[in-house]
Amino acid sequence: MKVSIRRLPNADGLPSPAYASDGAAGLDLHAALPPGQKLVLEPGARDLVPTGLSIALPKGYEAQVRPRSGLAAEHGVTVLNAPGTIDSDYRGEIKTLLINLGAQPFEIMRGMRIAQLVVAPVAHVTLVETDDLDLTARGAGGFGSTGRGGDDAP
Ligand SMILES: O=c1ccn([C@H]2C[C@H](O)[C@@H](COP(=O)(O)OP(=O)(O)OP(=O)(O)O)O2)c(=O)[nH]1
Ligand SMILES: [Mg+2]
Repeated sequence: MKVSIRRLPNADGLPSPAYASDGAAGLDLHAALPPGQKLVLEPGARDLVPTGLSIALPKGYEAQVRPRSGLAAEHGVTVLNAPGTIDSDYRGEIKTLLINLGAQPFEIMRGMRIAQLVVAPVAHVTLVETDDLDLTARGAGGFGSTGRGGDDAP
């Protein structure tokens, strides 16, 4: 499927978002910080990091801004609102809201791969109000109800 993206001036010279392997689910997104500028995320701090890209998703699709597991595992850096939602009618710059949950300051340099973008189909539904939802074996059980009384208790 072809999807139009627009490269903004702050993405000049940066690699295009790309799948890092044949089967990768996400397109890696690069930090489009101003040249020569780095961003230091102190422990506990969050910041919006530009990607220099706008996208025109077809109706019926969304894009999710997801963390990179390497950054999370090695540095505690993740996407605060994961998965970030890019609406199909959004034409502004895609930004990534990063938070440093690690113990050390984390430096973000221009061009660094900071997150990944997963394009996925999304259902748009028509809600129909009723007092009569169909019955199921689970019923209202949730939040661990299937583990109680047994098998995965600590
Ligand atoms: O990680 C993100 C999340 C959102 N957005 C952009 C695209 C999205 O279409 C728009 C709105 O996002 P969302 O619906 O999550 O935010 P909101 O707080 O509900 O704002 P709005 O009232 O603009 O919908 O912001 C990003 O660039 N990055
Ligand atoms: Mg919204």
